[in-house]
Amino acid sequence: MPEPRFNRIAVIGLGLIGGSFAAAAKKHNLAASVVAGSRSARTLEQGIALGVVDDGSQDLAKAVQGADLVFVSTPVSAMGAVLAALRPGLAPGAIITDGGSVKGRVIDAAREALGSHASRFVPGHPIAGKEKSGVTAADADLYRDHRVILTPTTETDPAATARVRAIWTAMGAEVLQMAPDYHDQVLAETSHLPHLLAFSLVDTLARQGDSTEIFRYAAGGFRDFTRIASSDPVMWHDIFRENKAALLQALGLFSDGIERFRQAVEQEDSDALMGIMTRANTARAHFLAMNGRTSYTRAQHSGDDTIMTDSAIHKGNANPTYTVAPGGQLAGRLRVPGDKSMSHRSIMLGSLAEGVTRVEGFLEGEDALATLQAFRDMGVVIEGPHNGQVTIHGVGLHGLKAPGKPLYMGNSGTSMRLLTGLLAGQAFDVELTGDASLSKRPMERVAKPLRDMGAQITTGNEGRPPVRIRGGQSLKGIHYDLPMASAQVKSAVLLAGLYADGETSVTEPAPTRDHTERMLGGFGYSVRRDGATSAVTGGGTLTAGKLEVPADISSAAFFLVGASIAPGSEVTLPHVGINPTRTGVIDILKLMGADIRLENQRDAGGEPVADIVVKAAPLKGIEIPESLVPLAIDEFPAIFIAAACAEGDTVLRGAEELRVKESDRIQVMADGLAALGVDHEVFEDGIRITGGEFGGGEIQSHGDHRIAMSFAMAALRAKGPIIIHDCANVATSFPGFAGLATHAGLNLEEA
Ligand SMILES: O=C(O)C1=C[C@@H](OP(=O)(O)O)[C@@H](O)[C@H](O)C1
Ligand SMILES: C=C(OP(=O)(O)O)C(=O)O
Repeated sequence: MPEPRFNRIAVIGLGLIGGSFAAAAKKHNLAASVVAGSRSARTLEQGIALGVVDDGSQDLAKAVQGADLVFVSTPVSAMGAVLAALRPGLAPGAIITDGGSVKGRVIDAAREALGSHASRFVPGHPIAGKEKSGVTAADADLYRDHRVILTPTTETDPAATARVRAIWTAMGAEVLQMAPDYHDQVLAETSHLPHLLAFSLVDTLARQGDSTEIFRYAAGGFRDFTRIASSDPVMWHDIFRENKAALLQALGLFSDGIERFRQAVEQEDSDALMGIMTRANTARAHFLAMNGRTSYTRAQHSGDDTIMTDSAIHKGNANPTYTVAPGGQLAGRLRVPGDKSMSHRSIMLGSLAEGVTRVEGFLEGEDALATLQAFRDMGVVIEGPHNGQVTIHGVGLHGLKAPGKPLYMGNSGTSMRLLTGLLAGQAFDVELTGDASLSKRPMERVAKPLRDMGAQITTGNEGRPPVRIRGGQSLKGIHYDLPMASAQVKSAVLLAGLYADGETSVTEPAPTRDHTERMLGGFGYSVRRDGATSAVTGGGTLTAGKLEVPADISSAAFFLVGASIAPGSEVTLPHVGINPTRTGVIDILKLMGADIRLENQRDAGGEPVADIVVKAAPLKGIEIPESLVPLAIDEFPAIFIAAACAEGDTVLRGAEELRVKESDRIQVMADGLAALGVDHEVFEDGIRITGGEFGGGEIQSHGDHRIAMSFAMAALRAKGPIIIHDCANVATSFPGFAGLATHAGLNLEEA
């Protein structure tokens, strides 16, 4: 990292932005002296009196003399004249940067005004502000946890860019880099257009006959929407003029949108209205989550931007750490959230069905919500989720529309792989992207058989996301022998098979979860099942209906293990899905000696469910039968904790698939077990764990939800506290885990 410290910083234009830059430079001791240039003697006096700058001059060329960094924060329209005025005073090596909200025109102005010095001009834009303005509002912490966009051009000296980056970083900002045109387009859409609309709405109402009367009744909605119409008209006048082209383009897009809305209102088109608003609702939460790199649910449920401001995120509450005190026991009747695999499939099949599908028990976790958002992005009207209820207005197998942008799948492998299959036979092109973890996971396993069917799919580096699918291909049915036991690959091929000519069949090397096959049947689509083979014939239709998603056995697994290992525990987990392709965890724990009983077994919409009763019991180590591996594939992190508490050795082999989940679950669990002092040996395809007493320690969950929840349960038997980092992704599969676990008796604190 280059040195952020300068000898002398000159700030030209001492308003909120410039004053805050000067104050931050002084606070963090980033320069031996900080001086200002301003046309206003009063501003300079105030700046010096407030201690924001050490000295100042009304003569800009004089102000920059001897400075090795010049920060220009004058209105964008004045930038050319200001740069020309200060140029004669510039030291040869001085770096110049700015804080203007428009970049293209500022770069042109700098080129002209600075001549040969233009290569040391680093265009920048801090995304921070307040309603207050002027040097009296200067705030040394204004930029902390805010973003700064730098837009160097090909002419910009990279060393100068690196030093500007370093000073912003030292002020606590997060620095992003992008092309100037892209910056101007993005800002036109996300900042300039909303300001224009706010000014316009207030002006329009103010022009009405009796505007005072109207404003008297204007309530919170008006105040919220028009807050930014209190911004400085001179500054916005400049911005609108300087970014004219991009703003006009954004305005055009908006006009189309408002026209669609107008027509929907006029024609009383409820579907269109609900479509616009439900898409907007969740798209907003989705964007906030992506921008904040935090959980989607947190963004959605906050309903309040302030929770999502960067400063809140960096306080750590968006990616919490769990601190779990040792000991305790679990008790109670604990309803865990809906099954993730079935929730994904309910959205997919409901969207492709004819008619309206109502889902109960839907998992309101990040992964399932990513699937839901993807279908909204493809034009499906989906109401909810509200308390697990979702209403999907199916569009039929051929009713999806091209999304306007890549579909973001967050952390969810199931979403990306199943959608790759389902989208292989659509008429439009589409790109699927994901978060850092998903971007490392193998996608060729689905791309390859789909290509055999005639799909055109490309994957990124080393077969990883993004996945790009070219539409308009005609698919033909194939037979595919799965090279690995994967329900995701099986499902992807079967879903593509709905669009293929003839029969598509898949044979699996070992049984894997069969929710796709069962749910297709539930939607009236015939699936031929013959031993290890499942097959569908393209060209049918799916018929909408009612669907009930039971509680997720993969989420229940943490409590099955927790209650088994903590003496004195007894919990009941009601209404859990016990599909035989998912119950490996129960079989394995029972082989280890666990006391688990299934009560009240019944059928819920084609899937078996039961209330599961677990009592603490002494566990012993076992060799886990390889046949159970695919049936407990997501539960191994929890099972490893049971093994650490069992007497003797537990050995797992044949589980290499664990290495390509949200994290390398063999290695990440081994690292965590090592941190607690649990004896173990890692194999390429598994692990040996020797049970016994273990201590507390710090765990890196690597953003893997199941690692975090498993080690939380380990605290029930640890001798010291367990601190688990990076727990935001627990919300991908188990929103509310910390609350439910605490309620059950775990001594967990989330911070
Ligand atoms: O089809 C599904 O819903 C899933 C299949 C499994 O993945 P693989 O097919 O990669 O084993 C599992 O790990 C995942 O959590 C959900
Ligand atoms: C592997 C998992 O999910 P996915 O593959 O959908 O990311 C999981 O939930 O453990």
